[in-house]
Parts: sequence; structure tokens; C-alpha cells
Amino acid sequence: MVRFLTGWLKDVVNNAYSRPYVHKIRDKPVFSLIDAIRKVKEENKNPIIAEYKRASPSGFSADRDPIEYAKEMERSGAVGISVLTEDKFFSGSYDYLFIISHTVKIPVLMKDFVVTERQIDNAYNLGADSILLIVRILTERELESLILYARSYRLEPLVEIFDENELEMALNAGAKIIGVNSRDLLTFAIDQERVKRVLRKIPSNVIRVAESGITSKEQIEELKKYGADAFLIGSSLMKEPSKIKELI
Ligand SMILES: O=P(O)(O)OC[C@@H](O)[C@@H](O)c1c[nH]c2ccccc12
Repeated sequence: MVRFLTGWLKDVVNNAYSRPYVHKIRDKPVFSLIDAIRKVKEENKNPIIAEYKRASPSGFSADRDPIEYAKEMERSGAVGISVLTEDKFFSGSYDYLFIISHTVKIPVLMKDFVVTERQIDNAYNLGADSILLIVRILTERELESLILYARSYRLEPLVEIFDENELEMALNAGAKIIGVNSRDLLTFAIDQERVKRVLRKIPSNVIRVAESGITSKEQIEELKKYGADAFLIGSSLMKEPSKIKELI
């Protein structure tokens, strides 16, 4: 059983349980997101995971060709691409994941509300190199077992947390790459101060990702002071893809 959920989070998780199994056979290698982040850092560039997101329940919407977008992000030096596959609230699809993972040669992350092993089977078969696991919607046991299940495919999951309690859960479950979301999933409010506070509590052997609400180079430089190794950016790049050059 998942934790007690309310509002749209309850609906999005219910929907996740009934996602179909995708009949595809993976035909590409797995690229490590962690290795890619380390490499970009060594080159003294900012590791940016660019997100392909067409809509979100917070009101965002953008129409952009997935192939053009992914190619431009790769050409500009993005460390990876995150692709929304959630269909009901984010207008994502498994097709976008398949197209993008077969267009670029950088790691691709499946961004969804993962609660079942079948969703991880789909991620692997469609060509993803990592998946997101959101601590807020999982029990400790589910988190642990989904991490191990993803690893059985050599997909190292990005574990998303909100606060110190969730950080403890992520660390107990053995997460190697943790993302702190500045956006509260229920209220959509952005809080970068919370992100800074939580980031500095993450041990430095874990890869630390700052997620959401990032629009400027100054913000990135500030987040780096608190230990951020990488940055997950959606809305501002979907609106203006060329902006990635100044952020890197
Ligand atoms: O568009 P932004 O503010 O740059 O945020 C990107 C990403 O962090 C955000 O889409 C996100 C973070 N965690 C999520 C969980 C589910 C869906 C979406 C998300």
C-alpha cells in the first residue's frame, strides 16, 4: 500500500497502477547518468538535465518537437534528458521516451510517478537509462524494492525528496543519486531555501540534484555553494531552449 495521498497526487498514482505493459525489446546500451554528471563536472561545466515536459498540473504548457528539442539539448552539452511519460496530468507519453532515447546518445531519464515494477520494465524496454522514484508517493519498503528492481536492469534511479525526513528514507534505502525538488507536489509552491537547507545535509558521496524552478545562471551558482552537483530544468528550457548555453 502506498502512503496516504490526497488531491491530484492520489489520482496520478491510481492512474500509474493501470499503465499498460509496452511490448518492446531494448536495443541500446545503458548510459550511466552518474558517470555523465561526474564527467561534465570535471570539465568545469554545469551538469544540466534538460526536461521534455509539455504540460504540468501547475498550469505550465509548451508545444515543442521532441526530436528537435532533444537534439538541441545534446548539441549544447546537456548531461542528460528527462522525459515526462505521465499522460494524464503532464501530457507525456511512452512514445516521447522511445523517440528521444533513440535520438540522443546521452543518458535519458523516465520521469513518471513510478509505483510498479511494470513501469520500470517499460522504462528499460523503451530505452531509458534512469528513472525517477518519488519518495512522497512510496512506502520505505516500496522505495527499497523499486530501487533494487531498477538496478537489476542497471538503471540507477534518481530518488526525489522534499525534506529531511524523506532524505533519511532515501539514504536508508541506499540511493546513490538524490534530487531535492523545490516544488511542493501538492501546493506547487517553489521554495529554494528549503532546497539549500536539505542539499547541504546530503553526504558528498551521493550525487545531489537540484530540481525545479531554475531559470538563471546565478541560481545555479548559488545552489552549487550548497553542494548541488547537477540541475534538473524543465519549464524555462521548454520555453526557450537556447537558454541552455548560458546556463552550462
Ligand atoms: O519545470 P521546472 O520547474 O524546471 O521543473 C523540472 C522538474 O524538476 C519538474 O518537472 C519535476 C520535479 N519532480 C517532478 C515529479 C513529477 C513530475 C515533474 C517533476
